[in-house]
Amino acid sequence: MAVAELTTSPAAATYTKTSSRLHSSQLSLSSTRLSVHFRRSFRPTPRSQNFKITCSVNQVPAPVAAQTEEAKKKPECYGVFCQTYDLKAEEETKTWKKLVNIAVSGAAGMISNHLLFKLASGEVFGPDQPIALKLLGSERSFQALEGVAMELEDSLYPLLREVSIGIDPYEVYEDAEWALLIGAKPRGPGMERAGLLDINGQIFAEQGKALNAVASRNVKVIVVGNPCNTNALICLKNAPNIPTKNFHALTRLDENRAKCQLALKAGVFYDKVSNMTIWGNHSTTQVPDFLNARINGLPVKEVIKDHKWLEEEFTEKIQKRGGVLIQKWGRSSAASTAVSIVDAMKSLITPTPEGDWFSSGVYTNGNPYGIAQDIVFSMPCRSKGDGDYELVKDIKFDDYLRKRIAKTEAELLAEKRCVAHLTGEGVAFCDLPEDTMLPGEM
Ligand SMILES: NC(=O)C1=CN([C@@H]2O[C@H](COP(=O)(O)OP(=O)(O)OC[C@H]3O[C@@H](n4cnc5c(N)ncnc54)[C@H](OP(=O)(O)O)[C@@H]3O)[C@@H](O)[C@H]2O)C=CC1
Ligand SMILES: O=C([O-])CC(=O)C(=O)O
Repeated sequence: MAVAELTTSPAAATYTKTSSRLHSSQLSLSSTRLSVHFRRSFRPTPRSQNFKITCSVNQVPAPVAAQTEEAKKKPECYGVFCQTYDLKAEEETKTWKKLVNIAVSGAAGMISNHLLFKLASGEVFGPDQPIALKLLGSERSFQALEGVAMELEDSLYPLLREVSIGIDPYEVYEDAEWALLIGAKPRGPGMERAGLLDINGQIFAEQGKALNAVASRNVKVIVVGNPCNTNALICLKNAPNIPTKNFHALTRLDENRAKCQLALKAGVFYDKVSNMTIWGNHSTTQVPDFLNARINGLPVKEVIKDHKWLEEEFTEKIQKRGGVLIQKWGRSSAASTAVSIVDAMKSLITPTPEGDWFSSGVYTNGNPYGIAQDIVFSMPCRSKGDGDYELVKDIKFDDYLRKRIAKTEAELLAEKRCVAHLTGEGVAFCDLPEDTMLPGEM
């Protein structure tokens, strides 16, 4: 893929074109004491339909004005990114960090339309962390993806240093340090869940292979596209060179929904609810755990005395919240899902507050709860803020919780059998329980 790049030198910054790819680690602006000139340029390459806005650094001096004129002649040069800016940002450049590369699939979809702007604003990585967005679409969504890139342009985010869009995951995921896998085919009328598992499973097998081939060896992967637990399992099975611990299925939206409903019932603000685990599948069998959750530091059952409500109404409300929202809105949760993706990322890069935890769908091998090995199951996690997590050990169980966990576990084991052909485990055999549904399918 041809790359338009920005260079800085002791005298000036300029525009060059290179056929070899530069790594973002070349953005080592802290070492230069000179003013920095930016050019960001859209350069669609017809062959791959990938193009990239980029800035990076090398030591080749060149006259800025002449290069600007030359760049303006290039037909693929796009809008504001054809300009050169003299930021004179000497002090700021001393503290700029190395770019973080974030890949997003389904980037022209509804969730991404919220998420990308949050990422670019610094909401996840902070106000001193520049980022690169690598957006994956498809032939059908390519124009919409250009529209997304235009809106990113118009937002003038100072932290957004690169935007590349493309339809080939092997190009878009190159060097990705985070992969937010949102793109998935929605279940259409009359489509069997087995069919959905197969179609989306194939998408996620391909995503796994591409990540395995070109992403950072320590890429953190958050699978959002449904059915996200089994898609995450397929993805990790197809990416043997990436640690299984790096794969997550998003259940943070369910956690947030559960916190909100407990707060509402207890008459407290939702920041008073902690230790909220969602167990299992992101489906209507998921288990919002009110046994271990706390309100104002107290066990939920001591604050909410209506235990029948907890076992029946509360649990069902969380399991089916997505579906009720679809009935109201006519489309599935997008803004709150984007918020929950931000929460999930922040939970991995920020130390978890003492005594608390968060939920994430993670690989079960080695779990201390007796849950079946080799599936992706939502469980309570803590992080030191290094991108990694540990499972929480001091968890209570009772018969109710065990029984519910067994149900969601059985569902995930059945889903796994349906996709055996995509995980390298032989011939698929699909015997899903009848009531298996996504939260939005009720
Ligand atoms: N885990 C969770 O908590 C939640 C998960 N979700 C799931 O997130 C996913 C995305 O939701 P949302 O953004 O609202 O959906 P949209 O339909 O708005 O966007 C999804 C994107 O997926 C891509 N897509 C559609 N069909 C295919 C296909 N056959 N192959 C590859 N990609 C496809 C499309 O992009 P393109 O045309 O570029 O391929 C589309 O832009 C869904 O699976 C949804 O169920 C939603 C809410 C919560
Ligand atoms: O079913 C869907 O697509 C929506 C979904 O996951 C949710 O709202 O939790």
